[in-house]
Amino acid sequence: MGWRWARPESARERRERMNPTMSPAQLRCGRLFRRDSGRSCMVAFDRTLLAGPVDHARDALGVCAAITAAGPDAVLLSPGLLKQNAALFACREAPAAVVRIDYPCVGDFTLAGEEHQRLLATPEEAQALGADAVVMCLISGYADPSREADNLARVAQTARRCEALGLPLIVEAVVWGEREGGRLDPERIARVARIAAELGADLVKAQFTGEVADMRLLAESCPVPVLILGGAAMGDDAALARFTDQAFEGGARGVIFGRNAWQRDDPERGIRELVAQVHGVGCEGHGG
Ligand SMILES: O=C(CO)COP(=O)(O)O
Repeated sequence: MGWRWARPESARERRERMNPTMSPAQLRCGRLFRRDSGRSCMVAFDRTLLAGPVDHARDALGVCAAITAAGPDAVLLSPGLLKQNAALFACREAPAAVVRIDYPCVGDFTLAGEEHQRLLATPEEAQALGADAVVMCLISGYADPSREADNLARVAQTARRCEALGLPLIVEAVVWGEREGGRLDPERIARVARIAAELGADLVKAQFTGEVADMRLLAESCPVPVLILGGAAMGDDAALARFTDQAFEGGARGVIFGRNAWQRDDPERGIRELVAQVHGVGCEGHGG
């Protein structure tokens, strides 16, 4: 039974798949995407790094086990949680391990009102923990512009180190600084995503406004695949499914959802449903 595509392959996807000059980081990036759908379904369980044991996340190990059992393509987590849960990632069927290597203090996470970002691990250290890719933020709009300049430089330096290792770098490019009034301004979202790609991100994690046209602007103006973030739990699976579908209609290549994936009574079931939706299981022509 050969592979069949859930939808027609775009020229860009075909180019990416057939690219004979693919770099090692691109090769490893490709492993985060399913060939049949061309998409990636990642679950982010890194919020507790920033916010502590929030609702439905008290049992760190239990939630990690439920997430990995549900079969997403990758799980984003802190260096500590990967270290403590390495066994969950140690088989062929396991999701890829994506490690957050920064501590972004902006928006809800500011400590004493001060915005900053610190690195938690180098790409080499993350790789030594078993990371298949790393994530860090690029934040637009710090109250202190020098913090923004430092963040830009840190992303660029990290991108160069990741290239040397062949390790994919996912940049979470967001408009979350105090100086930016509009977190959901589509032009600003597209701008910071483009800058992340120009600095060397292999994939961009970005905020979706909910409007297909905004997603189109974001996806078309970003030269690397864009995955959307989830934000606060909607508590409404039909609304979440619509949000996700609209992002795909606008050109998103995947999701990295946190609370919308695991902040629920049965995270394993919820994530299984999300995985099925992202990959179009049940769609005509899926799976061969
Ligand atoms: O907090 C996150 C940072 O990766 C992602 O999780 P949420 O989707 O819950 O916002």
